[in-house]
Formats: sequence, C-alpha cells, structure tokens
Amino acid sequence: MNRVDMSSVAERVLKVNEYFYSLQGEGARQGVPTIFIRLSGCNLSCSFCDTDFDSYEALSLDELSSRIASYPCKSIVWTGGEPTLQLDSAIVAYFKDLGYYQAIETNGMQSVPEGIDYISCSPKHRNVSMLHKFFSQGVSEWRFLIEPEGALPIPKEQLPKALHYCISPVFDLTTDRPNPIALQRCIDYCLEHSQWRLSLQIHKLIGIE
Ligand SMILES: C[S@@+](CC[C@H](N)C(=O)[O-])C[C@H]1O[C@@H](n2cnc3c(N)ncnc32)[C@H](O)[C@@H]1O
Ligand SMILES: Nc1nc2[nH]cc(C(=O)O)c2c(=O)[nH]1
Ligand code: SF4
Ligand SMILES: [Mg+2]
Repeated sequence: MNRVDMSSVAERVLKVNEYFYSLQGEGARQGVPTIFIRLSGCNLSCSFCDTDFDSYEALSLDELSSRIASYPCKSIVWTGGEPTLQLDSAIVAYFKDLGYYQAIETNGMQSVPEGIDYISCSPKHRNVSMLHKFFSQGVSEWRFLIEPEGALPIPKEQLPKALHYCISPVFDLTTDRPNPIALQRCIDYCLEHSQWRLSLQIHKLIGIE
C-alpha cells in the first residue's frame, strides 16, 4: 500500500471486544505466542459458545496497532465473535505492512479476506457446498467442534483441502474441562480416521487467558 492509502486506512475503526497476549490454545498452532484481537459481534449464537463478544471499544487501526505494539510478538489471531464480519483486505494489508503474521478463527459462514496467512475454520453448519464456495483454495486447518449428542458434524463428502484436520470436544462452560462424552467421541473418531487429530483448549487446562 502507498502512504496515502495507509493513512486513510489507519483512520478506519474496528469494534474491538478485547485484545490480549497469550499462547494459542487451540488447533495445530497450539503453544505459539499470539496477540489475540477479539472483534465484537457474531452472525450466530451457538449454545456452547464460551465467549462474550457483545461489548466493544471502537478503535482506529492506528490506535489498535499502537496498543499492541508493546507485545514482543508479530503474530495476530483475529477472532471474535465472528471476525469476518468486520475484517477486509485493506485492514489485513495495513497489519501486514506493519510486519504482522495474521491468522483468523472463523465459523465458515462467509469468506475470509485476502492476505490472511492462516485460516482456522471451525464450521458451525453442515453445508459442504458453502465451504467449497468460500474456501475453494483450501484452509490451513479444519477444527470441528464435537458435542456429546447428535450426529458428528464432520461431513462424509470431501472437504476443501487443509494442512491440518483437528477435532475438539466442547468444553463445559462451568468447569472449563472437556465434556467427557464429547472427548471420547473425538478419541474414537481420530483412532478410526487417522488423518484427524485431537485438539484440546489447552489455555483452559493450564489456566491462562
Ligand atoms: C469463540 S470462537 C470465535 C471464532 C468463530 N466465531 C468460530 O466459531 O470459529 C473461537 C473458537 O472457540 C471454539 N469454541 C467456542 N465455544 C467452545 C466451547 N465451549 N468448547 C470448545 N470450543 C469452543 C469455536 O469452535 C472456535 O473454534
Ligand atoms: N489462549 C487462547 N487461545 C485461543 N485460540 C482461540 C481462541 C478464541 O477465543 O478464539 C483462544 C482464546 O481465547 N485463548
Ligand atoms: S460462531 Fe463462534 S463466536 Fe459465534 S456464537 Fe458460535 S462459537 Fe461463538
Ligand atoms: Mg476462546
């Protein structure tokens, strides 16, 4: 981006629920130091959702980038809520210009802006053609969430390709521990389908943010 473009993008505003520095707790990048930026709002309201994402502070990109600049890290995870509701390619380019590697956590209801380096998709629907439409180039990781009851959400049809195939048991909201029945379903599934691996929310298990 040239300097004129950069300065106009810098004034754009995101509704930011919270930002914090921690270790990636989920998926194939577990343990990686990461700046989490949680954007407000979602297009779904999943019964198991572990996140309050309604409240927000309106921050310009300029302000947001200066607030995260003190973290000793150049890796962002955009999450929410549903970050695809606010992010676009100009915002991604702005943070790329500042040297950030950018991952996203998305529910798979719509496409991800160009320039994102790593896509973690945890679909909350069973519409495989929608996944092919939005992720025709593939994703970095699938991360299917498994509940204790009901049909497994992993489609029998071919998914867009991924580098990593993760399944996660739903964590109980009162104990911050995996639901034991969901966990057993995940273990059984991985042992029968060896392309898939178990992902636990390690941040909850070790008591970090
Ligand atoms: C809070 S969501 C935000 C991103 C996006 N809306 C999504 O659903 O992927 C981040 C991750 O947390 C997972 N998640 C939410 N509630 C959970 C729970 N109770 N147990 C385990 N994972 C959960 C989601 O499946 C998703 O992978
Ligand atoms: N440590 C940690 N890792 C995470 N990975 C995805 C998270 C999210 O809420 O999107 C999350 C989170 O909230 N904390
Ligand atoms: S899509 Fe993600 S953020 Fe939205 S309600 Fe479901 S789990 Fe929570
Ligand atoms: Mg979380």
